[in-house]
Amino acid sequence: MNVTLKGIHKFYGKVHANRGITVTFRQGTIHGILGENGAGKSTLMKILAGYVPRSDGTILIEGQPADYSSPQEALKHGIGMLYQDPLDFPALTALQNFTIGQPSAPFLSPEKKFKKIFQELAGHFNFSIQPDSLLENLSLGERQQLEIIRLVAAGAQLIILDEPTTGISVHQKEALFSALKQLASAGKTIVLVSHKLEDVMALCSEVSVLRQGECVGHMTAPFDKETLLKHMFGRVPAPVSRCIVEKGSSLLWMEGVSAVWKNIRIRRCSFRVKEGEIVGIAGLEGSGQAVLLRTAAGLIQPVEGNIYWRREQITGRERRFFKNKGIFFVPADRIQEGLFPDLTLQEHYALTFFEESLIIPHKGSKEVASERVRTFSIKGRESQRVTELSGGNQQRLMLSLLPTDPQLLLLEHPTRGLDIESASWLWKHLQRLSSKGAAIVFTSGDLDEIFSVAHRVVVFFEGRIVLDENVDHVSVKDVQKAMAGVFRD
Ligand SMILES: Nc1ncnc2c1ncn2[C@@H]1O[C@H](COP(=O)(O)OP(=O)(O)OP(=O)(O)O)[C@@H](O)[C@H]1O
Repeated sequence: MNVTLKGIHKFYGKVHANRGITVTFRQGTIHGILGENGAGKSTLMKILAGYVPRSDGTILIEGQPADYSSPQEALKHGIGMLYQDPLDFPALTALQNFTIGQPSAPFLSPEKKFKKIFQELAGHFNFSIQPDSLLENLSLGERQQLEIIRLVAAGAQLIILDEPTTGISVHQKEALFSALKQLASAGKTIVLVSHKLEDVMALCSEVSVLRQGECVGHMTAPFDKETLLKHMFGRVPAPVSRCIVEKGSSLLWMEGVSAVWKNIRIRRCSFRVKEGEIVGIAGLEGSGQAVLLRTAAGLIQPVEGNIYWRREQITGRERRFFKNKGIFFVPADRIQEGLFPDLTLQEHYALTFFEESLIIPHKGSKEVASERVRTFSIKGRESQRVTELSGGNQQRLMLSLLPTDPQLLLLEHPTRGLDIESASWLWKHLQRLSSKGAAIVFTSGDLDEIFSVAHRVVVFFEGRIVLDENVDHVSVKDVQKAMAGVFRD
């Protein structure tokens, strides 16, 4: 299906998010949309998907104007979208979510029929999802897989993916890429919004770059990374490099810890982090990284083993105790776990930095809010609700809620959704905290990120720590092997 967006404008109140954008998506191609945080990419895609109305402009399908005003109607026109945070129903099973919105399929209609289609499609794309799993137990990557097969089964001819590779495992990314290539060669049109130039360069045959709501360039493959960066930012952002920090004394020590969260178990894990250290955690999604971070944050209790903080035994203490020690956690899933979607930025700062009470303590929060919004370059006003921020700016908000003097930061995919320049800004910020003695432990699906900023790399495989080394003593290949369960002597 060939689709053209012509002269698209979008105003959110005074914000002019799309300023007359024209772009054509051709049948059988994968078309990349690039741009810095807040450039207007998601807005344009949501307009195409019928999720938000445009203020002006035309959508042409095979040259004919198409009018639709909801995602359901867009899907009837063959256009489906997979969102950064999939819009699914956590309390239902994967199969129940799959059946929702299928043509001629009332909810919970002949289960067998849909189970068969589900299994065939999942098998066709080599996806790991199971129909009877509860959605709330699925990883982000698995929820994406579910959404892709749901859209394909519902007859989508053009599929939009907004930042699909952040927060998913290397293995899931490979499965996703192969599925997208299969879909394009079967004649579907794929539109990929991404901050990862490597992904765009590996997959796309055409690219359009947005900046401040305008389309500033169209390019065709082969792409040159520097030219893409210059189009996105006006210059090539400087890469981050590892900082050298004098390692201090031991902060957190987990000794033989076993714990379970969302059906994922860690078994007898021993892990130590010192003042000023930056530790990157790698592993296939669901291998235990998420459990380790939440256990270290006091959000879940170990079923065996002990946790020490500066030699004090703190096993079994409640989260507040960990918080008072200066231990903070940032989850990957900002909407479900990290933020309150319907609260404003100012309300988030009020809840974070002021006296805990039954009502939101507004007093004084306005000053904190404007200072944080400025420092973290959040594109948004203090009075805006979280849902009104772009994905990258939601990520900045979550990070701006951390205190200025933490002792230990536990971060799940901290650069998720950030553009290259913002990611490098964030790492410089975290490195400043580490130079003041804070320890940073983070998960990442991007081994290049781990190798460029971490001092140590820890690898999880099936709930166990199978590698824990100084990054200078291992190669990317060693880490990849460990992630796949191939251990060194
Ligand atoms: N529902 C909304 N209400 C008000 N303003 C909004 C809303 N959604 C987006 N915006 C604003 O529109 C602008 C463009 O946002 P958009 O989400 O399209 O950017 P983006 O390029 O997708 O960014 P990112 O890379 O961070 O996801 C931003 O200034 C954002 O704050």
